[in-house]
Amino acid sequence: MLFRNATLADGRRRDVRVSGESVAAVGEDLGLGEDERTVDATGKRLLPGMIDAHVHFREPGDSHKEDWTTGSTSAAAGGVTTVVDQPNTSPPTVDGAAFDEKATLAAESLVDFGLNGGVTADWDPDSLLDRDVFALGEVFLADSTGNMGIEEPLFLDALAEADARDVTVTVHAEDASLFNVSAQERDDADAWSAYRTARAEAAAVARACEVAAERDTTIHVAHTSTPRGIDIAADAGMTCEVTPHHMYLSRNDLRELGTHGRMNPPLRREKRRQRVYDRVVDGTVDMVATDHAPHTADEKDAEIWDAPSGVPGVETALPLLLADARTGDLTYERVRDLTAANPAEVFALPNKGRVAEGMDADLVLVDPGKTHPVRADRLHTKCDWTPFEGREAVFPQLTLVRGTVVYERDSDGRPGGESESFGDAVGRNVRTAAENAGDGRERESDRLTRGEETESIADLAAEVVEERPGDDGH
Ligand SMILES: NC(=O)N[C@@H](CC(=O)O)C(=O)O
Ligand SMILES: [Zn+2]
Ligand SMILES: [Zn+2]
Repeated sequence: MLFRNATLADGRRRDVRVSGESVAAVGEDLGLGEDERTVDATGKRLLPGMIDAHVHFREPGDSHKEDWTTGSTSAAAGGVTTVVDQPNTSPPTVDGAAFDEKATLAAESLVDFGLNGGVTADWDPDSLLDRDVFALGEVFLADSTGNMGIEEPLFLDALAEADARDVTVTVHAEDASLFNVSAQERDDADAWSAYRTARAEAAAVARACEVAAERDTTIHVAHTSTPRGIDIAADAGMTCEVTPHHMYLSRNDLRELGTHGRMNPPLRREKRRQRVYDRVVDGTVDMVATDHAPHTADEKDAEIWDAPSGVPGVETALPLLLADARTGDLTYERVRDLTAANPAEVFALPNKGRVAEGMDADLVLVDPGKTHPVRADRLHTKCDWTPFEGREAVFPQLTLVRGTVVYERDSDGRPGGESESFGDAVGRNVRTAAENAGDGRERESDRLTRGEETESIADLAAEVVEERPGDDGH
């Protein structure tokens, strides 16, 4: 496949050749090969697919909210080529058996994936870390969906286990002892934001960074929602992510969103939102991750203290950022760094995150000249609603995962319209895949633990992929 005359994130106009699973060449006037499909990319941007380091695809246990097929279809249509699934499923992903069960389900994924391991009083680090775990986390320092909140001693155990195996720890940092209990007397949607205070986040980020630094290790702070939380993490030499909802929504939006706008950490005041956005622009924030946390509209239609926490976002993140690149609020290079290059670096995915010769051909083609409003009924998540309804966004026209087209629509067709088609479930565990590719990256844990059992999970996943009925789209 040959993309002709594409504009890359840095503004260079180049032809890009894809061969097999990789980018074979990036150059000027690459000649057309025999039987090669050509895509005229004149006036279009060709970007590395987004690596979304934080999604909740809900399997096993809550597949009425999302499953690997709907979640990864939504990802593909949103230009996300790798997702990292979080462990608060049922059962929680806290031991080897639960990991294996999830790995089998994830073989239905259209996009590449990482599977995180969780930390609870019941976890079994030995069997869990014997598997191809992407990272430990999100470690819940306060309760969120799934009630997996833990106390500090267990967090310290997790840091030690992860350090010994050279695995990253990601942290949901809120300190429940600093929640504002007087807000519990209110019953409006804004009460959730008043309750889970900005201070509770800042304090938990500070403490988590402090204990990590004392142990000479690093953590990645999930979904920082406050300027202070971001600055503390950055100053401590740790990495952090920001969600699209904390970039684009504030407490002002709760009047319209109502209880649908409840999530952890919650929406903040407009002033804080702006200062969070500034830190995304200036590079203090390492990456955008969606915390895609689907719950059905029915479930969200409850009293504020009963509604589940979380909002969907995997399909709208890159399109919303690209709308900002179009207007100049963000540069395309920043978008590339936030969505691809930085997550690839932070989480050690050496073959992903950039459009360059030899890299995985995880690619997204977009026409910056065409925006479409976000509409819930055009999205592919099972939860059927979005907090970004009506916002203008730049949706992908073509998404490739390691050289395979997983999403495509006519340049004149609209997102969610007739001309859309989807590819097969080609997704692979990125930890397993990197090792199979023999790229020389060897983690400590590989030498210690790779054995027959892990091998057989990979084989099983490959078999399930092969067994899927033809490529009849979606
Ligand atoms: N963010 C949320 O409000 N909810 C997430 C859990 C989490 O990330 O804390 C969920 O799984 O629903
Ligand atoms: Zn969380
Ligand atoms: Zn989460």
